[in-house]
Amino acid sequence: MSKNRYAILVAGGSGTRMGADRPKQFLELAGEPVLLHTLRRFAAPELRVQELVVVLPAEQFTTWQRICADYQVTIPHTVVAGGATRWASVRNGLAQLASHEGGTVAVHDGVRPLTPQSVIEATYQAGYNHGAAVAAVVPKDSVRGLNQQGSYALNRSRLRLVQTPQCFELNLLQRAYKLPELTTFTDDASVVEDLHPIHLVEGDYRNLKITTPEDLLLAEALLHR
Ligand SMILES: Nc1ccn([C@@H]2O[C@H](COP(=O)(O)OP(=O)(O)OP(=O)(O)O)[C@@H](O)[C@H]2O)c(=O)n1
Ligand SMILES: C[C@](O)(CO)[C@H](O)COP(=O)(O)O
Repeated sequence: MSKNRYAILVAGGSGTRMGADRPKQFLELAGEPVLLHTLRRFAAPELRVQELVVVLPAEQFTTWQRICADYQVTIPHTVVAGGATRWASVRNGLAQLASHEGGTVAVHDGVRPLTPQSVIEATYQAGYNHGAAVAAVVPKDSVRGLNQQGSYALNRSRLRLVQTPQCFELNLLQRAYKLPELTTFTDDASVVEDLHPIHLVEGDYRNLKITTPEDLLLAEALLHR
């Protein structure tokens, strides 16, 4: 089985919940755009990622070109145009890897800039060993489900909050992304799980997804500790 590693960093969204003047992947975090932090994490030589694919809204290609020039980015990567949904953006990123024979591919949100290297490494290894692996953490708050009558307590010890990276055997992910898109897909595990069991890897509470303005403040604080 091929030990090659690939990564698709999806940054094709518009950041409506952030409500900023530009997509949140380009907002500055500790002196650099969010997406550049994420790219640097995956480019760490210890991870041995052979090909990095960055998925962006087509209309933001020039923004990214300018960022790469301004910050003198020399990390080799391919830029691919995103789609209307995260699913479509991942599918477009995967197309870039079509010629590869096998290996393990990580799909990661471009807006998760603080992922510890240990979590990325552990998820790649589990993806290689089990075919499909995702980083996840135990909820820290109590959780309630909603029903017609109101709400009811859920047993949080039986729940996990799912993060990225999500790592898969390349051929498995390619097969899963040939199936039609469902509205229930929120991540790659939900796309793959009808074809293959999903192995959970210990994620990290620092692995924030920058979604709303307070996430940027938290990320800034975590980077400066
Ligand atoms: N059509 C899309 C939608 C989302 N994403 C990416 O998927 C990740 C997780 O999505 P989310 O946090 O929802 O980002 P946005 O869609 O940009 O945010 P919002 O839902 O608030 O508009 C982000 O890195 C985002 O750029 C993508 O590549 N293509
Ligand atoms: C993929 C993901 O980050 C895992 O937690 C999440 O599902 C993305 O969801 P969003 O609604 O696109 O923010």
